[in-house]
Amino acid sequence: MKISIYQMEIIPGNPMENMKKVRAWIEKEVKNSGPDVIVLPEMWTTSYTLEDIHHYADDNGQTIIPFLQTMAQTFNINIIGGSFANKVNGKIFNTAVVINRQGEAIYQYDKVHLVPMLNEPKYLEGGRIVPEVLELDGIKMGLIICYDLRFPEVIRPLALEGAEVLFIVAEWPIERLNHWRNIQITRAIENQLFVVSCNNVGSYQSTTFAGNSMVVNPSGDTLIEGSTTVEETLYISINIEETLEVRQKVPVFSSRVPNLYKQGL
Ligand SMILES: NC(=O)CCC(=O)C(=O)O
Repeated sequence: MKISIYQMEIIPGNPMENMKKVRAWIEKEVKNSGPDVIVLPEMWTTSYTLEDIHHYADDNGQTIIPFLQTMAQTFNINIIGGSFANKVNGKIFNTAVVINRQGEAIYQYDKVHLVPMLNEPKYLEGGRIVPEVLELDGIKMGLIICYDLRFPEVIRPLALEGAEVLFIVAEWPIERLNHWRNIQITRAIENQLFVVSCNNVGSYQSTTFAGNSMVVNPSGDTLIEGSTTVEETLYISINIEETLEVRQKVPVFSSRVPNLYKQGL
């Protein structure tokens, strides 16, 4: 699976300009690398302009989703479409979307865990359905949004249901860069899957974002990592079969004793 990650510098509060940037990046990346999957960051249309988010949010994804569908169909690519501020019945969700090569929006997820450190609970509504397994080109995968990374409770079930890749779309601040890097490696090792993350760079108000988008293999080796400050593209081809090899060598899943584990905690 060939993956291109857009470690983007998002223009705060300017969905139209960000869409132009993304279109130009996709066109270039398709020509340069011909990826199977492209990945965009969290809230890539607006960044964290939460005080004015009612103004910038997309109504029911009516602009962003068709835009990504057109990109997917035109360029024959799968799109992990980052997330965007999505207004539904007057409430704003942080919504991630996945589009397949045929241009079908096959998955949508509203961020469940809202980030107190970024004031999300004040401005956004949390989703009520945890991430579910999705499939692109016959490969099972999961998709979470940024802060969700801290909650192994929602990631383990994805691995148990067959996910071999975990995508993370993020706007993770630099002050917790060590958490960002180390938790990704931990999730890859404990769930024996590839972790593929797309973070942004740049700043909004007093928050500077960390970059350091990563691809980690199921053994916990970092295969590629972005810089901390520069907008850039990370391109990599991963061999999904490595997941099976690691799972056979260290058979964590068959060593589990679920009947002893506390449920609902
Ligand atoms: N955008 C986010 O979800 C940031 C998460 C974060 O700052 C953290 O977990 O720390």
